Amino acid sequence: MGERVRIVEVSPRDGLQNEKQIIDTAIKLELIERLVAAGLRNIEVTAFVSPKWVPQMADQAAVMQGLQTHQGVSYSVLTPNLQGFEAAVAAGAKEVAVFAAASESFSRKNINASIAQSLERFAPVTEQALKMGLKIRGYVSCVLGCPYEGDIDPRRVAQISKEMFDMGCYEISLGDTIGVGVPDGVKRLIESVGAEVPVTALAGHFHDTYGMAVANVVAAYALGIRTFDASVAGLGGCPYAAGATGNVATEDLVWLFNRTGVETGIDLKQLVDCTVWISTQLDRSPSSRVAQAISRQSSASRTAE
Ligand SMILES: CC(C)(COP(=O)([O-])OP(=O)([O-])OC[C@H]1O[C@@H](n2cnc3c(N)ncnc32)[C@H](O)[C@@H]1OP(=O)([O-])[O-])[C@@H](O)C(=O)NCCC(=O)NCCSC(=O)C[C@@](C)(O)CC(=O)[O-]
Repeated sequence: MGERVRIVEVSPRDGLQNEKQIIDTAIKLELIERLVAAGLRNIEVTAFVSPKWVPQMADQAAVMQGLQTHQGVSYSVLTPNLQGFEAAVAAGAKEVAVFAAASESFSRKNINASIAQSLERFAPVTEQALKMGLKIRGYVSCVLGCPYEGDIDPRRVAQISKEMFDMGCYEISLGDTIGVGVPDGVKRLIESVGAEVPVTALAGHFHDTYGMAVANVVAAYALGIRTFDASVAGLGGCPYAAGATGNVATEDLVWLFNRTGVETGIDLKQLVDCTVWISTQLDRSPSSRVAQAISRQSSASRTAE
């Protein structure tokens, strides 16, 4: 069998959390259905965080209630503490993700806790999750730079990743929250974290602020990473990371891997239809280059017919 990557679609959560206009739950649910139809099998659907901190995620229970079951599709949710975890479980979550940062300043701004306090909060969450047979994923943010502290030492990222992995997270997603990374830094990061956590248990989560996300995915792939987070239409950004823009667009990754002969399981045409649809719902044009190119091609062939 050829090479394969796993794409974790984060648009319903990371993609939408920074939108100023509150988006109807029905649109979020339709987005999820369209993603499933395009072939996405791992989708982060919402966050059980405080609605005062992230108003866009206030309909988390309604999103969970409206989800449709599909064989082989796994929905996950973000949770910062036991309170969020318990609400997620009550809403039927089968996979949760806890999120730490490699920067003290970002940790305080994002979850009002130091890194050490956040890890203390995650310990009972991971313990409960494992006891209940739920999957638990870990994020580390600001792995290649912080909006408040600048450069981040990869050894710091490695140490936090190891703590979360040892706690029981099956995978650690390394977040370039503000998209300042370049391939050289990605290489040093993965070498450093890979010395503490198996590379097979790492995922890349690259924001595309400076247009480097695809290059960073290529660098991470070369070092053995086979799971990447992405967001259709390149939606996204963190309300507590000044200047952060969207995730790498899912369609950019599918184009890249299709052309490299690496299987994603995703239908690019249907995915681009989903990009155009969600962009229309958000009253903007698709921003990813792949969506623009494929949309241009489709309208040119319609004109030629
Ligand atoms: C962690 C807290 C809650 C601390 O916030 P806090 O104010 O310190 O919380 P607290 O424990 O003092 O409680 C204050 C109030 O919040 C409530 N509360 C407490 N916990 C919860 C909860 N789970 N769900 C709902 N409500 C909650 C609690 O009930 C209480 O309500 P009140 O009595 O005032 O009415 C807050 O800072 C928070 O919700 N932060 C979330 C921020 C966030 O979602 N950021 C974006 C996601 S991270 C990200 O995007 C990066 C990532 C993952 O994508 C990777 C990357 O790109 O790097």
